[in-house]
Parts: sequence; C-alpha cells; structure tokens
Amino acid sequence: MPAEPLFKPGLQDVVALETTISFLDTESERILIKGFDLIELSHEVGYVEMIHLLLNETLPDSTQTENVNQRLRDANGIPEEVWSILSLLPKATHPMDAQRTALSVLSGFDQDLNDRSVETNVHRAYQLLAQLPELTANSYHLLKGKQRIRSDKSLSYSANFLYLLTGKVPSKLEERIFDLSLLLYSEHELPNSTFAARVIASTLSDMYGALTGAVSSLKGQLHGGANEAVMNLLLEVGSPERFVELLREKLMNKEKIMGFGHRVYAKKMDPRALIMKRALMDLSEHQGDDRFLRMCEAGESFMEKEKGLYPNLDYYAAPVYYMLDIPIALYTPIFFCSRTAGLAAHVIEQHNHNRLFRPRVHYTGTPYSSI
Ligand SMILES: CC(=O)SCCNC(=O)CCNC(=O)[C@H](O)C(C)(C)COP(=O)(O)OP(=O)(O)OC[C@H]1O[C@@H](n2cnc3c(N)ncnc32)[C@H](O)[C@@H]1OP(=O)(O)O
Ligand SMILES: O=C([O-])CC(=O)C(=O)O
Repeated sequence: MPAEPLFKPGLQDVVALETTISFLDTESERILIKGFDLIELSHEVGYVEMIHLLLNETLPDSTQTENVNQRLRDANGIPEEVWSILSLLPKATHPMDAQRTALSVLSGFDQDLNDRSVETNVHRAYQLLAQLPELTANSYHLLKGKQRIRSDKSLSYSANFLYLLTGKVPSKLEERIFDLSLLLYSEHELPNSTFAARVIASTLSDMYGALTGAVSSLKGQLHGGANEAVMNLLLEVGSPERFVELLREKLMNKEKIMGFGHRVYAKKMDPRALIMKRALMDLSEHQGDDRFLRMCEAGESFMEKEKGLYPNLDYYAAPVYYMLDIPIALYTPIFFCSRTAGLAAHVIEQHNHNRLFRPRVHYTGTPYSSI
C-alpha cells in the first residue's frame, strides 16, 4: 500500500514554496524581509525604501530613494476610461470590489501585457504602486457621489496618499504614522492573498490577474477585511467596560473576535501590532483623546485572559486609521495598496522560477459503484 499522502486542513504549517522574499522566523521572533527584520526596518526606513527593497533587492541609498520617488511621481496617469467605468458602478459597491474592477480594467491598457520579464514586471509594479492611491481613494469618492481629488506632487508618497483619502494635507505626525502603517502592511511571507496571487501567477497569467485574485482574498474578514470589522466593533460601544462586555457576549455566542489570533503567531502578539499600538498612543496623546486606546487595551487584556489570544496588526491599525480620519470602508483597500509591493515581488519570483501549483485531494465522497 502506498503511504497515506499528507493532508493538513488549511495547509497549516505546510511549506508550499521556496522564496527569497520573506520569512516569519517564529524561533528568533523576526519577520525577515530580504534578510532584514521588519520591526527594525520600521524604526529606520519608510515605505518608499521598502518598495525599493522588495523590488530591487537592496535597501536604497538617498539617491536611489529619490529615484524611487521620482519614478512614482512620473508614472503614467490613470486613463479616463477607467474613471468612466468606475463611475458606472452601483453606489453600494464595496471599495475593495471597486479596486478589483479598476485593476482588472488597467490590464487592457498595458501594451506589454504578455511580457513577464523581470524588468517589465518591475516597471509594471512601480506603475501600479503610483496609480493605486488615486485609484483607491477616488473610486471611493465617486461611489459617494463626490469629486475626484488630484494628487499633490509636492507631497511625499504617503502624505499624498493620505491627502487623497481625506482631502486634508496631513500633519508631520499623521504622515509618519500613515507611512509606518504602509510599511508594516507591505509584506508578510505567505498569507492567503499572496498564496492566491502565486497560484494564479503559476499558470503564467499576468500580474493584473494575480493581483485581482489577491484583492478578493484580502477582502475576507479572516484576512485583510478584519481591520474594517474591528473598527465597526469598536464603534458599537463607547467605553472599555462595554467593549469587554461585547467581546464576552460574542465569545459566548461562539463568534470570532476580529483583530485577534493569527495562523503563524498563534499564541503570541503579532510584533507589528505592538508598533501600531505605539502609534495609537502617539496619536491619542496628540489629539487629547484616548477613548479607542483604552478600549483596545481593555479588549487586549480580556482576550489574553479569556482565550489566550493576542492582537494582530489589524486590531491596532483600525483605530489608528479612524483617528487619521480615513473612511472605514477604505481600511482594507489601503492594506492592499501597501501589500502590492510585496505581492508584486512574489508574482515576479513566481514567474521567474515557475512550477504550476496543482495539489491533490483526499477524496471523502461516495466510493465507486457501477452505473
Ligand atoms: C493582517 C491579517 O490578515 S491578520 C488576520 C486577521 N484576521 C482576523 O483578525 C480574524 C480573526 N481571527 C481568526 O479568525 C483566526 O485567528 C485566523 C483566521 C487569523 C487564524 O485562524 P486559524 O489558524 O485557522 O485558527 P482557528 O480559526 O482554527 O482557531 C483556533 C482556535 O482558536 C479560536 N480562535 C482563533 N481566533 C479567534 C478569534 N479571533 N476569536 C475567537 N476565537 C478565536 C478558534 O475558535 C479555535 O478554537 P477551537 O479550537 O476551540 O475551535
Ligand atoms: O500572514 C497572514 O496570514 C496574514 C497577515 O498577517 C498579513 O497578511 O499581513
């Protein structure tokens, strides 16, 4: 008899591929990205440097950082046809679905669509990273029946992104914190969305196809959609005591609490969540309003005691985005914009070292019987 093939529900702990991009090294408690620790990077560099690291292999010097900024500023604008299509979407469309539609439409404007060389894919990634902030923010404004906001090229990448989302030029503190959130969201080994993108890319489908698949994956509440869900939970109640009561009720009803738990960190806090918690502390102090901080802290200690579960990045990113005045429905689309840097690196790696993904199943259906 052949040995029973290995089956792990949810592919837990299964190694699905080799990569040089990133690794959650739980033993040394590091999030390794191209040999650097993401948390250490978060103290030293910003999102634009992270883009360079993910797409060009090394941390940039100041000239290279300026080149990346220039490349992002000089990228092609968004074709008018894309806005026309977005303006036809039903008003109830979720911004993640608008983002997915926009990405899909952009593929038709790529004259080198069938070119999957590293050079063209890197160029494509820069184009998308340049276009996504406007595309994401303005698809939302259009759905709300508002005017599009034009990029302000005198601002940094992150300040401009935040300006497009809120219509207000951010303060230095707001810019720094938003940039930090983009950096923390930029890459995280092989979550569901990255796996989805790589599975799609492994058929030699193009980057747009792989990324639209990743948007769909990220939308779900068990993944990126959790940041939006966390904020809605916090807004259901107004005090730490009532928040804990709400969590208790949900646990009694066997509901999952969004923003807690993680397949890889499992019984430890996501190291990125701690950095976002500090950002929430800074914002709370600056705005003289610690309501969400106190609620989140109460929820964190309750969940630790009650379930031995810890916050993931989405738990603290949600109130941070709320205090930055960002519409809640845009939290997950922002996560996708940031993650495009990592996703693009994965698609490039997949195209460059490809083997089609085609696993097998453990059949539990009716045994054979003749007709
Ligand atoms: C940036 C990110 O995308 S991070 C992930 C964001 N997602 C969330 O915050 C959603 C809430 N969290 C979860 O649903 C899960 O923790 C996941 C999906 C992240 C990981 O799930 P898995 O590794 O499959 O763990 P699984 O769902 O099997 O949970 C294991 C046990 O812990 C419990 N558990 C895990 N997370 C939670 C939670 N957030 N609330 C309540 N219970 C939970 C499960 O009910 C299960 O209990 P049981 O063994 O008694 O049935
Ligand atoms: O790693 C995961 O499974 C989910 C996650 O935290 C991320 O994508 O940032």
